[in-house]
Amino acid sequence: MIRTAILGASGYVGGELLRLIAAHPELRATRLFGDSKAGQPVGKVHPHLAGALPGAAIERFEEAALEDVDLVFAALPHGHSQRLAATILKKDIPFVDLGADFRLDDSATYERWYGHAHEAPALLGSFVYGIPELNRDAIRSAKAVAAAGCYATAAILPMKPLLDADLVDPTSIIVNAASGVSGAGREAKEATGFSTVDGSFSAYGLLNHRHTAEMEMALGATVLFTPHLVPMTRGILATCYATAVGPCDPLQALSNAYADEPFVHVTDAPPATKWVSGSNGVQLTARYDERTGRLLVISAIDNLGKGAAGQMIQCANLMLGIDESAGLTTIGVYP
Ligand SMILES: NC(=O)C1=CN([C@@H]2O[C@H](COP(=O)(O)OP(=O)(O)OC[C@H]3O[C@@H](n4cnc5c(N)ncnc54)[C@H](OP(=O)(O)O)[C@@H]3O)[C@@H](O)[C@H]2O)C=CC1
Ligand SMILES: CC(=O)N[C@@H](CCC(=O)OP(=O)(O)O)C(=O)O
Repeated sequence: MIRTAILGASGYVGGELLRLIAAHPELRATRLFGDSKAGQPVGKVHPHLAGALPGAAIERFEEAALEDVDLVFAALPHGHSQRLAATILKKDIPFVDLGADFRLDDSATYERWYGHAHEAPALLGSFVYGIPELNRDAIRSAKAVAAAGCYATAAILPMKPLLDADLVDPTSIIVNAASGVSGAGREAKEATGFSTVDGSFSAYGLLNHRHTAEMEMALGATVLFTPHLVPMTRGILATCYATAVGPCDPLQALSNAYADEPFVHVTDAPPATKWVSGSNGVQLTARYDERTGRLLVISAIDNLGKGAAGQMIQCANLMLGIDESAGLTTIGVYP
């Protein structure tokens, strides 16, 4: 049994981690930390988990709790991991962080996109960027992983093999992605409230969404990214465009690149978010458009699955040397 602590256990990602860990053959969620919900039973904070974790409660974090765990997951609001990472790393406990705090590889880029100085720049180099399909071996030997952002995952997975195969101009990438509202977290906000999103479809973060930096870092390309909010609970659909270097077969290129990947499915049909809902799956398609000389590439993920908790568990499995797919599925909840 591998004992895990979850920082942010009372949030949406924390709840999804708990749901996945409940069905995991080796991981156990032994310490669950939150903030405003500290002291509350899990069954009250996450009623869908009442049967899975009877008697468990959300606690307030204290360093001494780290003595009892074999791995730490953090799904905290942006900025918190910068203050906690040194404590966790000092104890030499494997750490999978989902915040954006340690995803970028240099503090100047961080400051440019996040608008403030990084509080622990010396630790940036201690974290490996967490997308197993990109850097599985580095994750396997890492002590700390910064799991990728949800939009970034949805854009990087379809575009990376096409860039690596020199099929597209790296200065021409456009990513339009639409997310369900759970991507914004559990706290009620007007921007994601029912009456704001119901019956509406909107863009936000024009020219400055922070996931642009992650996409550019991982792809080694220039990206124009526009996120959108769509009235659904889970899912991200990313529609990406790039100028083709010449006529090519991007669907075949993606099929070749991901032939051995357990969670990536390349399909001729345009994928839908519902196909991957509740799973760690990624569904991709692509076309070369002879008329415009561009590639059209589409990906669907669950923002809470492959975009968050699923990816964290996939990374943890690798770090722990256990089956990478343990506790994870590509089977979506449909319809
Ligand atoms: N939602 C998504 O799809 C994705 C989210 N992420 C990132 O993951 C992280 C978590 O997201 P999400 O679960 O959606 O967010 P939520 O707002 O749903 O949850 C936030 C969690 O952090 C806890 N928390 C808040 N403030 C503090 C504090 N001062 N000290 C300790 N704990 C605190 C909350 O505790 P409490 O509720 O008890 O106050 C809660 O458990 C964020 O960084 C987010 O950007 C990344 C990819 C996808
Ligand atoms: C719909 C929605 O609001 N989505 C969030 C997704 C970003 C996120 O989760 O942030 P990190 O992955 O960088 O932590 C947003 O655009 O801010």
